[in-house]
Order: sequence, then C-alpha cells, then structure tokens
Amino acid sequence: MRSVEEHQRRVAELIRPPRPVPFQLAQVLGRVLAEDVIAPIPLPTFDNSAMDGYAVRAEDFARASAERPVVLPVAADIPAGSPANVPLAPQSVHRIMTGACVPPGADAILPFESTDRGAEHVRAHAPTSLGAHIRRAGEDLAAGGLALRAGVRLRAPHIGLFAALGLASVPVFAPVRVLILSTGSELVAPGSPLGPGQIYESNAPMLAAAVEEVGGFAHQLRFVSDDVAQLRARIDQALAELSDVDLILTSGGVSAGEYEVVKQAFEGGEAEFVHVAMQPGKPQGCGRYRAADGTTVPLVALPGNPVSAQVSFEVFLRDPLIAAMDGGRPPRPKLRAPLAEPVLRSPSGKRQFLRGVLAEDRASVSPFGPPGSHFLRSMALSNCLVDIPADVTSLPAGAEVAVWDLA
Ligand SMILES: Nc1nc2c(c(=O)[nH]1)N[C@H]1C(S)=C(S)[C@@H](COP(=O)(O)OP(=O)(O)OC[C@H]3O[C@@H](n4cnc5c(N)ncnc54)[C@H](O)[C@@H]3O)O[C@H]1N2
Ligand code: MOO
Repeated sequence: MRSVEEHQRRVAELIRPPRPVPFQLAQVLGRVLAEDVIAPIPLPTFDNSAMDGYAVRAEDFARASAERPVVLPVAADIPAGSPANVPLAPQSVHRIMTGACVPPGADAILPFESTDRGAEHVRAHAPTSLGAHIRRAGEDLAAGGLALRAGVRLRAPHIGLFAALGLASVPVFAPVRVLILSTGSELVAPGSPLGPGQIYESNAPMLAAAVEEVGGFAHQLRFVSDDVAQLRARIDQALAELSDVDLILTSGGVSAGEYEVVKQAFEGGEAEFVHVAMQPGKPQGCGRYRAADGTTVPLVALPGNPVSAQVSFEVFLRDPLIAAMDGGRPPRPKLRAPLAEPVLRSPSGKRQFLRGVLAEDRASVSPFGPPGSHFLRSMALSNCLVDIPADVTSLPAGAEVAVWDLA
C-alpha cells in the first residue's frame, strides 16, 4: 500500500504553479495580488478642501475675531467636481465644498462654522491658518509610488485603494479551475424526487464548495450512464467548452465494484489507481486524462463514500490548491492536543483520520462520531480531524495527538 505522504507528493505534482492574470476589481476579493501595483496618479489626485466653507488667503483672515470680523466678497462658487480654474484674487474668497479643487492663489480653507455662511459676502469671526483644511495632492500616495506589494491577500480596503487609483483590474493569481465529475446511477440531484435505491448526490456540491472555499472555480458535471466511451466524450466536450481546466476531480467509482466507470475511463493511460494506507480514503486515483484531441489534464479520483471524499480533499488537495493560488486562503492550522477520551481501536498499518471536536480553548480534543465513512452528519458537526499514526492501534485519554483544525 502507498503511504499518505507519497500520495500527497504525487497529487501535489499534478497541480499547476501559480499564474498571474488580470482580474476585474469585482472579482479580486480574497485573491492574492500577483504583482506590485504602482500608483498611476497621486492620492489625493489634486489639492482639495477637507471642509465645506471658503477658499481664502490665510493672511486676509489672520486677525478675524468676533469683535472685529473680516468681511470679503465671494467671487466664485466651487462645488466638488468643478475644475476651479479661476484664480483667487486678493481680498476675495471662493465658496468651496468638501472634495472640491482648491483654486490657484488660495492657501487655506475657512470652514462655514467660522463665518455667517454668506453667499455674496462672507463675514468671518475667526481666523484660519496657512494650509488649514487643505488635503494636498500626493500626501497619501505619490504618482509612481508603491500602492501595494505583490503577495497581499486582498481585502475590501485594498479594493478601495485600487479603485481610487482608477484601476479597473489588477493582476492576481488565477483561480484553479476544477471540473468536478460525479457518476453513479443511484445519485439524484438535491431538489428532485428520490426513486427506490437512490440517494441524493452530496459529494460534488461538497467538493465544489471546498474548491471555492480556497479560492478556486468549480464546474460540476454529472454523468449517469455506465458507458465509458460516452463518459470520455462528455468530459472532452466539457473541456472544450470550459477553457483552461486545471484539474478533473472525481469521486466514486474507484474501488472493487463491477461498475467502476471512472476507473475504467481513466485507468491504463496516464492515471493510476492505488490503495493508500489510510482510513477513510483507501482507494485513490491520480494522474492525467488524455482528451481525444491529445491534450492532457491533471486528474484526481477520490473515493465515493462521502466522508472519505471530504477527508481525501483535506489530506491531498487543499494545500496544493492553495499553493497554486500562492496562498489564496490560509492552510489548515495543525496542532497537538491531548485526547479527552481514549481511542479504543485504530487499524494497524493505516493512518486514521478520525472526526473530532477541538475544545474552544484548544486544550483537548474528543473523537466525534463513529469511524464509518458514511457518517456525514458527524463530519459536518466536527471541527477537526484527529490524525492517528499508522503504527498506533489504540491510545489512552490524555495522549497527545496531531489535530487538523478545520474550523
Ligand atoms: N469489495 C470491496 N468493496 C469496497 C472496498 C474494497 O476495498 N473492497 N473499499 C470500500 C471503501 S474503503 C470505499 S471508500 C469505497 C469506495 O468506493 P468507490 O470510490 O468505488 O465509490 P462508489 O462505490 O461509487 O460509492 C461508494 C459509496 O459512496 C456513495 N457515493 C458515491 N458517490 C457519491 C456522491 N457523489 N454523493 C453521495 N454519495 C456518493 C455511494 O452511493 C456508495 O454508498 O468502496 C468500499 N467498497
Ligand atoms: O477508505 Mo473507505 O474511504 O474507508 O471508506
């Protein structure tokens, strides 16, 4: 049997390296910036007013007070968005709104609160000082300056910064595009009525969510017949329609059954189907799929039991997918914690990934639910995997174990 570590290596080798692509701002949240962004314009873009009031020469109002107010004519009105190309003549003021361009000749803003808010003439009862309430062009970021360094995972404020710089798109690491294939005539899409012997399909929605949770794009493809030629034709068609598929991800059809259409469709060529020394998740496949046009696409085939498929995604795919997006999401924290309850049985020679509940203070971990790989609800209610080494067959309460924090 192949070790978990060896299969992890084989799968990781199949996943492409990070690739920068320009993305529209609406699509970059949570993605990693692939190149430094240099400011094409300064921020603020021009000298502008921080207050509603009057653009003035400070010296004209240096001695204004309640007892000796200064009165000057209002020569122009500058709402935000107007060019303010009329210079300010001495012994006059321009009425100005917050964000509006400071006219040539003005060197201070007199806020409305220091005045009678006059429209023709203004009466100021307080002074202002040189530069007061003027936001200077480039004081936040000069044109040509570094706006943001490559490698940052983008949050809302970064997107605001790019937009303020006039950038409609920025280079990010491209999402990994995954074609998720589910097969099996017992599977019915959620929302449709169930026939006898049928179950709702849960692996593809779960895998699509897991791919998207790390920043990838998932496209689900359902196929129900047992005909291998038809399956290959359907995959070829999907690959042609969806350009740039980085990975075909399947679940089910990889074990010892009579109708293993996935295995039959991929085996023999450039994919291998092996047993990995782990539980759950023993039957696994990986390699490349060769389409009818000769191109090849990486392929990972996970076992069909729902818990096996989820655990397999965590063990083999999550970290390589994150690496392919250069850290699109943080990897799962791995820690050690003492067992709150004993592990009575673990299969000899197989690494076991038990579902667990890690205490809020992370001071202990309890195995949660039975080990069978159809206990979907136990998986959903757990918040970690308890990683029992292959050579361990039982553990007492208090023994330290490795824990994969899934929360
Ligand atoms: N004779 C043997 N039988 C089995 C072995 C074995 O070694 N010898 N291994 C068992 C183990 S372990 C696993 S894991 C499964 C793996 O089986 P497959 O990957 O071939 O998966 P299927 O047979 O197609 O399905 C297994 C199980 O999972 C359900 N399933 C499959 N796909 C989905 C889906 N998309 N959504 C929800 N549920 C799904 C399916 O109905 C079956 O119940 O094989 C054991 N058998
Ligand atoms: O390996 Mo299967 O994944 O034990 O249920």
